[in-house]
Amino acid sequence: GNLWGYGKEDGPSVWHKNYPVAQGDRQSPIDIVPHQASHDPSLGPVVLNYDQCTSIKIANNGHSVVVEFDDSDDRSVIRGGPLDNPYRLKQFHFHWGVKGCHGSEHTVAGNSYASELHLVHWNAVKYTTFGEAATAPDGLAVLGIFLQTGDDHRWLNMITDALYTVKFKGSAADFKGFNPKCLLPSSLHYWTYLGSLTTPPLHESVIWIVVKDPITVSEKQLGKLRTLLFTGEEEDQRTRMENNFRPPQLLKGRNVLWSFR
Ligand SMILES: NS(=O)(=O)c1ccc(C(=O)NCc2ccccc2F)cc1
Ligand SMILES: [Zn+2]
Repeated sequence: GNLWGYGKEDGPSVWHKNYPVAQGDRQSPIDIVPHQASHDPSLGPVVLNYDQCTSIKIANNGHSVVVEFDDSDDRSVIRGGPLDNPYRLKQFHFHWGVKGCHGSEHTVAGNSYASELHLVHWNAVKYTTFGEAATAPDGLAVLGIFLQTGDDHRWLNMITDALYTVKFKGSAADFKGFNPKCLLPSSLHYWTYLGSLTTPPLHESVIWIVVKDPITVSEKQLGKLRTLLFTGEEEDQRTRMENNFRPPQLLKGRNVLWSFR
Protein backbone atom coordinates (compact mmCIF):
# COMPACT_ATOMS: atom_id res chain seq x y z
CA GLY A 1 0.00 0.00 0.00
CA ASN A 2 1.01 3.58 -0.42
CA LEU A 3 2.39 5.35 2.64
CA TRP A 4 1.14 8.74 1.50
CA GLY A 5 -0.42 10.45 -1.51
CA TYR A 6 -2.44 13.48 -2.56
CA GLY A 7 -5.92 12.09 -2.04
CA LYS A 8 -8.50 12.82 0.64
CA GLU A 9 -7.43 9.91 2.86
CA ASP A 10 -3.65 10.10 2.40
CA GLY A 11 -3.01 13.72 1.32
CA PRO A 12 -1.11 16.71 2.81
CA SER A 13 -3.68 17.30 5.58
CA VAL A 14 -2.92 13.89 7.19
CA TRP A 15 0.83 13.54 6.43
CA HIS A 16 1.62 14.75 9.99
CA LYS A 17 0.21 11.47 11.40
CA ASN A 18 3.10 9.41 9.94
CA TYR A 19 5.52 12.35 9.50
CA PRO A 20 5.23 14.65 12.55
CA VAL A 21 7.92 17.00 11.11
CA ALA A 22 5.07 18.13 8.80
CA GLN A 23 4.26 20.56 11.63
CA GLY A 24 7.91 21.65 12.05
CA ASP A 25 9.46 25.12 11.94
CA ARG A 26 10.95 25.05 8.43
CA GLN A 27 8.37 23.35 6.21
CA SER A 28 7.92 23.92 2.47
CA PRO A 29 6.42 25.20 0.28
CA ILE A 30 5.55 28.75 1.44
CA ASP A 31 3.71 31.77 0.09
CA ILE A 32 6.41 34.25 -0.97
CA VAL A 33 5.36 37.83 -0.19
CA PRO A 34 7.80 39.96 -2.23
CA HIS A 35 7.53 43.21 -0.28
CA GLN A 36 8.08 41.36 3.02
CA ALA A 37 11.28 39.71 1.71
CA SER A 38 14.66 41.29 2.53
CA HIS A 39 17.29 42.22 -0.03
CA ASP A 40 20.65 40.73 0.88
CA PRO A 41 23.39 42.53 -1.10
CA SER A 42 25.82 39.72 -0.22
CA LEU A 43 23.64 37.29 -2.22
CA GLY A 44 25.35 36.72 -5.57
CA PRO A 45 23.88 35.03 -8.64
CA VAL A 46 23.31 31.28 -8.71
CA VAL A 47 25.60 29.59 -11.25
CA LEU A 48 24.58 26.36 -13.01
CA ASN A 49 27.32 24.20 -14.50
CA TYR A 50 25.13 21.73 -16.37
CA ASP A 51 27.28 21.44 -19.48
CA GLN A 52 28.45 17.86 -18.83
CA CYS A 53 24.83 17.09 -18.00
CA THR A 54 23.97 13.42 -18.10
CA SER A 55 20.37 12.43 -17.63
CA ILE A 56 20.02 8.68 -17.30
CA LYS A 57 16.36 7.75 -17.03
CA ILE A 58 12.79 8.99 -16.67
CA ALA A 59 10.52 7.34 -14.10
CA ASN A 60 7.03 7.44 -12.57
CA ASN A 61 7.45 7.07 -8.80
CA GLY A 62 3.71 7.20 -8.07
CA HIS A 63 3.91 10.85 -7.01
CA SER A 64 5.49 12.63 -9.99
CA VAL A 65 7.56 12.08 -13.14
CA VAL A 66 11.28 12.22 -12.32
CA VAL A 67 14.33 12.56 -14.61
CA GLU A 68 17.39 11.13 -12.85
CA PHE A 69 21.06 12.03 -13.35
CA ASP A 70 24.43 10.41 -12.82
CA ASP A 71 25.58 12.12 -9.62
CA SER A 72 28.80 10.09 -9.20
CA ASP A 73 30.91 13.21 -9.81
CA ASP A 74 30.63 17.00 -9.98
CA ARG A 75 29.72 17.21 -13.67
CA SER A 76 26.34 18.94 -13.07
CA VAL A 77 26.38 21.34 -10.14
CA ILE A 78 24.75 24.49 -8.85
CA ARG A 79 26.86 26.98 -6.88
CA GLY A 80 26.85 30.58 -5.66
CA GLY A 81 23.80 32.44 -4.39
CA PRO A 82 23.12 31.33 -0.80
CA LEU A 83 25.23 28.16 -1.20
CA ASP A 84 28.60 27.65 0.57
CA ASN A 85 29.47 24.59 -1.52
CA PRO A 86 28.66 23.28 -5.00
CA TYR A 87 25.58 21.01 -4.91
CA ARG A 88 25.28 18.05 -7.31
CA LEU A 89 22.21 17.60 -9.55
CA LYS A 90 20.41 14.35 -8.69
CA GLN A 91 16.99 14.64 -10.34
CA PHE A 92 14.27 16.96 -11.47
CA HIS A 93 10.49 16.52 -11.33
CA PHE A 94 7.28 18.51 -11.56
CA HIS A 95 4.16 19.35 -9.53
CA TRP A 96 0.94 20.33 -11.30
CA GLY A 97 -2.82 20.78 -10.92
CA VAL A 98 -5.89 19.66 -12.79
CA LYS A 99 -6.30 22.75 -14.99
CA GLY A 100 -4.92 26.22 -15.71
CA CYS A 101 -3.92 28.34 -12.80
CA HIS A 102 -3.33 25.96 -9.87
CA GLY A 103 -0.57 23.39 -9.47
CA SER A 104 2.56 25.12 -8.22
CA GLU A 105 3.73 24.49 -4.64
CA HIS A 106 5.21 27.90 -3.85
CA THR A 107 2.89 30.85 -4.40
CA VAL A 108 3.80 34.52 -4.89
CA ALA A 109 1.64 37.02 -2.99
CA GLY A 110 -1.05 34.32 -2.87
CA ASN A 111 -0.90 33.61 -6.61
CA SER A 112 -0.36 30.07 -7.89
CA TYR A 113 1.19 29.03 -11.18
CA ALA A 114 0.03 26.10 -13.29
CA SER A 115 3.03 23.96 -12.37
CA GLU A 116 6.43 24.01 -10.67
CA LEU A 117 9.70 22.33 -11.74
CA HIS A 118 12.11 21.22 -8.98
CA LEU A 119 15.79 20.64 -9.75
CA VAL A 120 17.11 18.68 -6.77
CA HIS A 121 20.80 18.95 -5.78
CA TRP A 122 22.81 17.60 -2.82
CA ASN A 123 25.92 18.72 -0.94
CA ALA A 124 28.49 16.09 -1.94
CA VAL A 125 31.31 18.13 -0.36
CA LYS A 126 30.00 17.60 3.19
CA TYR A 127 28.01 14.37 2.79
CA THR A 128 28.71 10.96 1.22
CA THR A 129 25.29 10.02 -0.12
CA PHE A 130 22.06 11.79 -1.14
CA GLY A 131 20.25 9.94 1.68
CA GLU A 132 22.68 11.32 4.27
CA ALA A 133 22.47 14.84 2.82
CA ALA A 134 18.66 14.63 2.74
CA THR A 135 18.60 14.58 6.57
CA ALA A 136 21.12 17.43 7.09
CA PRO A 137 20.05 21.08 7.52
CA ASP A 138 22.32 22.19 4.61
CA GLY A 139 22.17 18.93 2.71
CA LEU A 140 19.97 19.79 -0.27
CA ALA A 141 19.45 22.73 -2.62
CA VAL A 142 16.30 22.73 -4.74
CA LEU A 143 15.89 25.21 -7.60
CA GLY A 144 12.20 25.93 -8.15
CA ILE A 145 10.96 27.17 -11.53
CA PHE A 146 7.36 28.28 -12.10
CA LEU A 147 5.48 27.20 -15.25
CA GLN A 148 2.76 29.44 -16.69
CA THR A 149 0.51 28.53 -19.60
CA GLY A 150 0.83 30.09 -23.04
CA ASP A 151 2.75 28.98 -26.12
CA ASP A 152 4.32 25.53 -26.48
CA HIS A 153 7.74 25.17 -24.81
CA ARG A 154 10.00 23.79 -27.56
CA TRP A 155 12.16 21.68 -25.24
CA LEU A 156 9.50 20.45 -22.83
CA ASN A 157 8.25 18.34 -25.77
CA MET A 158 11.27 16.08 -25.25
CA ILE A 159 9.82 15.19 -21.83
CA THR A 160 6.11 15.15 -22.69
CA ASP A 161 6.84 12.93 -25.76
CA ALA A 162 8.43 10.36 -23.42
CA LEU A 163 5.62 10.27 -20.85
CA TYR A 164 3.80 7.39 -22.56
CA THR A 165 6.77 5.20 -21.55
CA VAL A 166 6.20 5.92 -17.82
CA LYS A 167 2.40 5.98 -17.58
CA PHE A 168 2.18 3.67 -14.58
CA LYS A 169 3.66 3.94 -11.06
CA GLY A 170 6.93 2.00 -10.94
CA SER A 171 7.67 2.32 -14.67
CA ALA A 172 10.97 3.75 -15.94
CA ALA A 173 12.69 4.20 -19.30
CA ASP A 174 16.07 5.30 -20.66
CA PHE A 175 16.22 9.07 -21.02
CA LYS A 176 19.79 10.00 -21.89
CA GLY A 177 21.45 13.29 -22.75
CA PHE A 178 18.71 15.71 -21.66
CA ASN A 179 20.12 18.99 -20.34
CA PRO A 180 17.59 20.81 -18.07
CA LYS A 181 19.34 24.14 -18.73
CA CYS A 182 16.85 24.40 -21.63
CA LEU A 183 14.01 24.57 -19.09
CA LEU A 184 15.27 27.71 -17.33
CA PRO A 185 14.01 31.28 -17.84
CA SER A 186 16.46 33.89 -19.13
CA SER A 187 16.77 35.61 -15.74
CA LEU A 188 17.73 33.58 -12.66
CA HIS A 189 16.73 36.30 -10.16
CA TYR A 190 15.50 34.34 -7.13
CA TRP A 191 14.11 34.29 -3.63
CA THR A 192 15.80 32.00 -1.09
CA TYR A 193 14.83 30.59 2.32
CA LEU A 194 15.47 27.56 4.53
CA GLY A 195 12.83 24.86 4.10
CA SER A 196 12.06 21.20 3.61
CA LEU A 197 11.17 18.47 1.18
CA THR A 198 7.57 19.14 0.09
CA THR A 199 6.71 15.44 0.19
CA PRO A 200 7.19 12.85 2.91
CA PRO A 201 9.58 12.31 4.64
CA LEU A 202 9.44 16.18 4.66
CA HIS A 203 13.03 16.40 5.97
CA GLU A 204 14.03 20.00 6.89
CA SER A 205 17.17 19.82 4.77
CA VAL A 206 16.51 22.11 1.79
CA ILE A 207 17.99 25.48 0.90
CA TRP A 208 15.23 26.67 -1.44
CA ILE A 209 16.10 28.86 -4.43
CA VAL A 210 12.84 29.92 -6.11
CA VAL A 211 13.35 31.67 -9.44
CA LYS A 212 11.16 34.75 -9.90
CA ASP A 213 10.43 34.54 -13.65
CA PRO A 214 8.28 31.65 -14.94
CA ILE A 215 8.79 29.68 -18.13
CA THR A 216 5.86 29.34 -20.51
CA VAL A 217 4.44 25.95 -21.53
CA SER A 218 1.22 25.12 -23.38
CA GLU A 219 -1.98 23.74 -21.86
CA LYS A 220 -1.51 20.79 -24.26
CA GLN A 221 1.92 20.00 -22.77
CA LEU A 222 0.55 20.25 -19.20
CA GLY A 223 -2.31 18.00 -20.27
CA LYS A 224 0.22 15.30 -21.16
CA LEU A 225 1.54 15.37 -17.56
CA ARG A 226 -2.01 14.62 -16.47
CA THR A 227 -2.10 11.43 -18.58
CA LEU A 228 0.31 9.88 -16.09
CA LEU A 229 -1.21 7.65 -13.40
CA PHE A 230 -0.65 7.53 -9.63
CA THR A 231 -1.45 3.82 -9.86
CA GLY A 232 0.52 0.80 -11.06
CA GLU A 233 -0.26 -1.35 -14.12
CA GLU A 234 -1.42 -4.20 -11.88
CA GLU A 235 -3.98 -2.04 -10.03
CA ASP A 236 -7.53 -2.16 -11.35
CA GLN A 237 -8.34 1.32 -10.00
CA ARG A 238 -6.69 3.80 -12.42
CA THR A 239 -6.09 7.21 -10.80
CA ARG A 240 -4.91 10.10 -13.00
CA MET A 241 -1.80 11.89 -11.68
CA GLU A 242 -2.93 15.45 -10.98
CA ASN A 243 -2.95 17.97 -8.08
CA ASN A 244 0.33 16.47 -6.81
CA PHE A 245 1.23 19.65 -4.94
CA ARG A 246 1.45 20.51 -1.21
CA PRO A 247 -0.19 23.82 -0.22
CA PRO A 248 1.90 26.64 1.37
CA GLN A 249 3.02 26.09 4.98
CA LEU A 250 3.48 28.58 7.87
CA LEU A 251 6.57 30.79 7.63
CA LYS A 252 7.13 30.55 11.45
CA GLY A 253 9.37 33.61 11.55
CA ARG A 254 11.67 32.64 8.67
CA ASN A 255 13.30 35.31 6.51
CA VAL A 256 12.89 35.21 2.75
CA LEU A 257 15.82 36.89 0.99
CA TRP A 258 15.91 38.16 -2.58
CA SER A 259 18.81 38.57 -4.94
CA PHE A 260 17.55 40.79 -7.75
CA ARG A 261 17.64 44.54 -7.94
N1 LIG B 1 9.42 18.23 -3.90
S1 LIG B 1 10.95 18.37 -3.37
O1 LIG B 1 10.93 19.06 -2.07
O2 LIG B 1 11.80 18.96 -4.38
C1 LIG B 1 11.58 16.75 -3.06
C2 LIG B 1 12.85 16.42 -3.55
C3 LIG B 1 13.37 15.13 -3.32
C4 LIG B 1 12.63 14.20 -2.59
C5 LIG B 1 13.22 12.82 -2.35
O3 LIG B 1 14.33 12.55 -2.77
N2 LIG B 1 12.49 11.91 -1.66
C6 LIG B 1 13.02 10.57 -1.45
C7 LIG B 1 14.06 10.53 -0.36
C8 LIG B 1 13.93 11.25 0.79
C9 LIG B 1 14.91 11.16 1.81
C10 LIG B 1 16.00 10.35 1.65
C11 LIG B 1 16.15 9.65 0.47
C12 LIG B 1 15.17 9.74 -0.53
F1 LIG B 1 15.30 9.09 -1.66
C13 LIG B 1 11.36 14.53 -2.12
C14 LIG B 1 10.84 15.83 -2.35
ZN1 LIG C 1 9.14 18.80 -5.78
